[in-house]
Amino acid sequence: MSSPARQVLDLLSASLSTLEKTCKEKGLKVPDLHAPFHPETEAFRGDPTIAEAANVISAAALQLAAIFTPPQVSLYHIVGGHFKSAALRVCIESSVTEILREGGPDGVHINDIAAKNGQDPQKLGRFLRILASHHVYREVKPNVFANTRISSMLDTLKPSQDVIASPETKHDGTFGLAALASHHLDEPFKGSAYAWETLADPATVKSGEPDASPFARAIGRKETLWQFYERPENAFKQRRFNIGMQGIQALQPPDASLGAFDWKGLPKGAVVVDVGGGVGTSALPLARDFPDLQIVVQDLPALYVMFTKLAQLWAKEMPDAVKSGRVKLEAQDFFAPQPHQGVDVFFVKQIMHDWSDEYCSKILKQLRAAAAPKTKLVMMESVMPFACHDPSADGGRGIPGSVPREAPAPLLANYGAVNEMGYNADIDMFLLFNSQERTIVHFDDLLRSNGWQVTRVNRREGGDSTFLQSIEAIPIEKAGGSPRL
Ligand SMILES: C[S@@+](CC[C@H](N)C(=O)[O-])C[C@H]1O[C@@H](n2cnc3c(N)ncnc32)[C@H](O)[C@@H]1O
Repeated sequence: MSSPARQVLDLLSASLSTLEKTCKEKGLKVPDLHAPFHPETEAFRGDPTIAEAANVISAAALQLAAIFTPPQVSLYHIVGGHFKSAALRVCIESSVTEILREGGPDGVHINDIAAKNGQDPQKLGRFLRILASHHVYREVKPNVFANTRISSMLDTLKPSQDVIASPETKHDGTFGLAALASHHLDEPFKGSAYAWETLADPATVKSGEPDASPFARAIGRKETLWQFYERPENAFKQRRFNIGMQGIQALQPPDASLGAFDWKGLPKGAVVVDVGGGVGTSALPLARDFPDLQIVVQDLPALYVMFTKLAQLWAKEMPDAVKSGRVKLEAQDFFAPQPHQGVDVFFVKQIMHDWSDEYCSKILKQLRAAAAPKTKLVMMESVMPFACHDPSADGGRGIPGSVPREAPAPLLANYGAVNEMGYNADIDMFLLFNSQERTIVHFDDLLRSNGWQVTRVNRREGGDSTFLQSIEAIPIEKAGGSPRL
């Protein structure tokens, strides 16, 4: 039996051969680390064989590094996470990526970067060097830096002099990743410094209140993130958050809701209620592809007042749907009793992760009280995988679809840090909202304790098998009239 390191290396080597062969056959290129990011540079990932091989190569490389790097250095990759975050924040806010783009592949000297953005050249050089050690930037010659494919993702693609002159508008009209990174390096970054203080305080350790988050502690006020954003002095941060969120939305397949459930199996005239449905982005493809469905999109009254736009969106996309009454837009608080009783489907997308268990329970109870035996609950959420190999990763509950695709052993089952984005989102939810992403076991327990039974998980093939999967549940039938809670 070969050593664990050799097994990992063999997996890496076999996957690289598969990747190179498939790329050659399909005329796809492996991206150059030093060339700027462009959607084209990631096109090779569109092929599922290549995407899987690339994931195994990356997971194997990281596992080999964990074996061979001195443990104190590996530890300090984590301990020093905020050192690198601080360095990157300086580079984003002082528009280094835009300046380097204009300098091209030969790079720009720190004195010339500093002459443009007004920073101290020596300090900038130190920030850039620690990031270059992680391939975020590249030190072409001593004190001369260029972008890599990674740093170019932070590019607003605007002239550097414009973003330096007008930092408040730098994210407007961009695709949102720089805005998202800038947000993550600000509000949750500040919150992260107070995670332990929040958990060391008996008053907040077990709290599920959104205004008892580490972020609230960091700003020194019992406030939710939304209340923080309502303050006039935080208008830029609110706009930046919204631009970043639109960027995330844009990464989702626009018709993700179509694959969430067997919609065509519903009877003619079936009623679907999109609970907390926002402006109806997910309901639109359903209304378009399934003209026999009656759809109700519910959200907070405030959203509906603000978004007369919403009616406009529907009028533009599907003029007859609202006029005919087939699609209804409705102001409804999901913590209040649900007016639509006995519908076919309650569709709940990206709501649970915003709330702690106690608040989710309130929502689920209202839906359960309005459910009939035929009612299905369809949730779209990230389902967090465990890091270990376990064929009964749903706790032996036998829920079809609940076990995600696992990386081959001895790699970590969840592909380790290659799939880190979901876990980042989970900690982010804790820091900002005191809420969380959940494993299938957690979802099942939460639903069960509120009168729902999970029947299956529908996973989209390819890409990230954790992000936005759908979970189907049915009401737990009661013995003698009331739910078995
Ligand atoms: C993350 S968004 C998800 C929107 C939509 N389901 C989607 O996936 O595109 C969360 C939504 O919950 C809504 N929301 C927050 N609190 C609510 C409440 N108490 N009642 C109804 N909707 C609420 C927000 O206005 C927002 O539209």
